[in-house]
Amino acid sequence: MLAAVQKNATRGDPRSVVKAIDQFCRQKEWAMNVGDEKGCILDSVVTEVNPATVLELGTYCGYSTVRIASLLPSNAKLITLEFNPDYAAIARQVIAWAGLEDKVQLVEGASGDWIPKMKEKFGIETFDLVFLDHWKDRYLPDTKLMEECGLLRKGSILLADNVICPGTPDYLEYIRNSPRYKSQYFKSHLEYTKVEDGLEKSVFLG
Ligand SMILES: CNc1ncnc2c1ncn2[C@@H]1O[C@H](/C=C/CNC(=O)c2cc(-c3ccc(F)cc3)cc(O)c2O)[C@H](F)[C@H]1O
Ligand SMILES: [Mg+2]
Repeated sequence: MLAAVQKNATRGDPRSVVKAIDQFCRQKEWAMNVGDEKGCILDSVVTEVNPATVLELGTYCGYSTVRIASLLPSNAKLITLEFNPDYAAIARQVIAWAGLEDKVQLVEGASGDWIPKMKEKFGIETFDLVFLDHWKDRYLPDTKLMEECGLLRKGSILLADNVICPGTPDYLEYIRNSPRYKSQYFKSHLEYTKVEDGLEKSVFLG
């Protein structure tokens, strides 16, 4: 995938990096990037929220990191957490090829360890937008952890990938029944397939 980016994408051009990855995953080898169909929904939410602070859980190869960072205003900050060093190494190179290093802080480590340290380590008070795309059984515990750490403010947006496939049943049940969130489901398809999947957008009400 990285070779395809370095071969087919233009340095400093995030859209060409996204296109090169999508082409590779469609033609050569499927990979669990959010993909172009759900990616367009992600783009529209990022544009609407116009966040100053973004947290991404699960960088993987940096595809959604590049999509998000390419839409952020100049002073905005995207922190992305990835605990697999091999994926982190690839993602760093993908983000660099897109020319987005200044907007992205890739932290190599586990969400459970780093969410409680966001204030002291990065001077982050609250996140305007959180993109959840890591292990599906960690969406709920990490959301509760973000609440407990005071990282969500009235109006913070959570956007969760794969709420249908592979599915995040305990997260959906919690977020759709909690009086502290207003949720909306965006129906789409699993990346590079015709299988149903979707994104759940939830506003924290405080
Ligand atoms: C738990 N805390 C973590 N902290 C930091 N990095 C983490 C943490 N947990 C995982 N990571 C890191 O986040 C990534 C994990 C992504 C997981 N994603 C998926 O499983 C996933 C799966 C499918 C899928 C659908 C159908 C099918 F037939 C096969 C697969 C589709 C998708 O869009 C997905 O996102 C990375 F790998 C891991 O190191
Ligand atoms: Mg995903």
